[in-house]
Amino acid sequence: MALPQIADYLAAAPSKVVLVDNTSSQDVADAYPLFLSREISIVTPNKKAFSSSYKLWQDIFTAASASGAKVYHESSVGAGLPVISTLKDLVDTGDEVTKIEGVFSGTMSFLFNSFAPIEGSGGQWSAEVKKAKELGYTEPDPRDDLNGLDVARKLTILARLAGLSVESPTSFPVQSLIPKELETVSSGDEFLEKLPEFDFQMEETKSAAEKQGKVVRFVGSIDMASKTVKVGLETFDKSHPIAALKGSDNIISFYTKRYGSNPLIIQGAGAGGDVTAMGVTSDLIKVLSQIA
Ligand SMILES: NC(=O)C1=CN([C@@H]2O[C@H](COP(=O)(O)OP(=O)(O)OC[C@H]3O[C@@H](n4cnc5c(N)ncnc54)[C@H](OP(=O)(O)O)[C@@H]3O)[C@@H](O)[C@H]2O)C=CC1
Ligand SMILES: N[C@@H](CC=O)C(=O)O
Repeated sequence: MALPQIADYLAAAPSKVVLVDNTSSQDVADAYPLFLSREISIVTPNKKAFSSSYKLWQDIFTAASASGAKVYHESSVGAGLPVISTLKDLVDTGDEVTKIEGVFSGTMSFLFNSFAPIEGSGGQWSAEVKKAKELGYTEPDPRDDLNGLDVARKLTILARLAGLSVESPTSFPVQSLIPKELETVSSGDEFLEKLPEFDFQMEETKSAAEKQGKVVRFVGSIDMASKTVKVGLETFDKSHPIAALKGSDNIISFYTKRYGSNPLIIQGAGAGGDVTAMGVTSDLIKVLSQIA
């Protein structure tokens, strides 16, 4: 069924309806203003609606406030972690966010924690990428994680909620870990097949950090004063909390006027089926209690 037909079908339901979008589809995301204008509420972990053009962001929230339909997307950042609700609570209660920084990808966290651990030698880069996909941490196409765009999308969402009108996830510097030679391969499967040939590139990055007694990690930050958003690799002392993360853990620090120099920190699994399902289900329960 085409999306406008789905909107017609749901709008004709005898009571209020919630659309749960568990895809990563841009087409479905682009139809949110249509669904919302038809009084269909939305619950989703799909980042694309909230991190594509700023116009789509505005259209979504304009349509929701006009119709009264609800839009909840907690698991679009940090899976089941209470990242979006916390940021909204900070802003709604009059706090001023000055900086947000940390590890925002379960996949990247898992990859670097297992490929470049603080103790021991770590696994082979391409084998860890395959494992991350098998564990359900990656996007449907793992290149969407490795090119930095997944983290860039999350930072776009958080920056917008904190008050920065970021135009798109490609309007600030984003470091890609896709080898140049594989930028044009046609499918995610072909990419995974060819990736072992380029493991030496990540090995070089890891060795360069090791020579300084450090480890490399994939991080992001939003600086509200300078309106700067950036995503990429940085090196950390082995004693740094970011270096010591385990599994697919995210760590997200909110620096605000109210919290002063000790940030409010959220940490825990940032990807995986169970925690993402929890984030989606808890949003659904909230929406159902509001529209009943
Ligand atoms: N995995 C995780 O840890 C997290 C995921 N998310 C988000 O959750 C969403 C889903 O991720 P994940 O479950 O891992 O991905 P999967 O690839 O496992 O699932 C996506 C599903 O969406 C279906 N789908 C895609 N496009 C359409 C469409 N146009 N209409 C109907 N169905 C469609 C796919 O069907 P088919 O295979 O037939 O194409 C597939 O069943 C993504 O937006 C992701 O960013 C958010 C937080 C954490
Ligand atoms: N691919 C994403 C899934 C959650 O958003 C990640 O690894 O963090």
